[in-house]
Amino acid sequence: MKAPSGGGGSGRSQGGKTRVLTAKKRSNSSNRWLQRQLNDPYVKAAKAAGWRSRAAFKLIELDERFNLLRGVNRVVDLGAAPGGWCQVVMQDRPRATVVAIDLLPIEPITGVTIFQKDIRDDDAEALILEALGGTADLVLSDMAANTVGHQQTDHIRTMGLIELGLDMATRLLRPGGCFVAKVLAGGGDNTLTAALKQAFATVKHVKPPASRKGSSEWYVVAQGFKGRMAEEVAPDPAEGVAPDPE
Ligand SMILES: C[S@@+](CC[C@H](N)C(=O)[O-])C[C@H]1O[C@@H](n2cnc3c(N)ncnc32)[C@H](O)[C@@H]1O
Repeated sequence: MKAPSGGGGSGRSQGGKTRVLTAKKRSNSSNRWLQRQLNDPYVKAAKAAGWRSRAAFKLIELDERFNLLRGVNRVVDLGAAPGGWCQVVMQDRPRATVVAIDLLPIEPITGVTIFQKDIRDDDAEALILEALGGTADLVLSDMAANTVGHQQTDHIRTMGLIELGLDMATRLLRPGGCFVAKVLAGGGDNTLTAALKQAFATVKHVKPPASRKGSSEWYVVAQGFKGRMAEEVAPDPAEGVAPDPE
């Protein structure tokens, strides 16, 4: 799972200045994270159920509400480590083709093609498409940027990843397909929502119960992909050229 906020790195940017966290502050922050993990019923339930992450419950809850997994055959999971969402998909749709990508390694999951890669890598999209063997019914993105402890910077970085995820989804999805992504409350949301509404028939913002109350994390569920916009499709070179007079 994502590192606890404030738990990593010795230096962090604050209002343009860099301050170095003392070992004591770092350890307090890790202790708070550990305490929260120990008290979190979702962490205990995930362990008991064999899910690799408590995040698995977020997808289960979203699926209960939106029937995301019904009938899906091809699924892409962007930012998939340690693999909780992939497990949920495979349990529900054992014959589905699932392609997972993450910067971090993911222990093998039967039926899931895993790429340890940055989604920004030039070859990422082609590799996903090839492994998928066709367009996707569902693109999931639980990606979150590594936090640096500066709220605005963290927000911008994660929103950048979400936009990349959406951009990729519009090329991977079949018409009618669905995109689910973690988003953060705050500035920049309107632009994203507008782009989503342009590309999908319905767009809902939801906070599943498993999402921590204090976090700014929400999820968008965008259903009914309208297909690639005409202007995005490469122009036909023959178009506009007058036919040769016979
Ligand atoms: C919250 S975790 C995903 C948890 C996952 N849904 C699960 O159920 O186990 C977010 C993941 O996004 C990944 N990530 C962040 N930036 C990425 C990038 N540029 N390319 C690929 N993965 C990325 C992180 O490495 C991290 O593992």
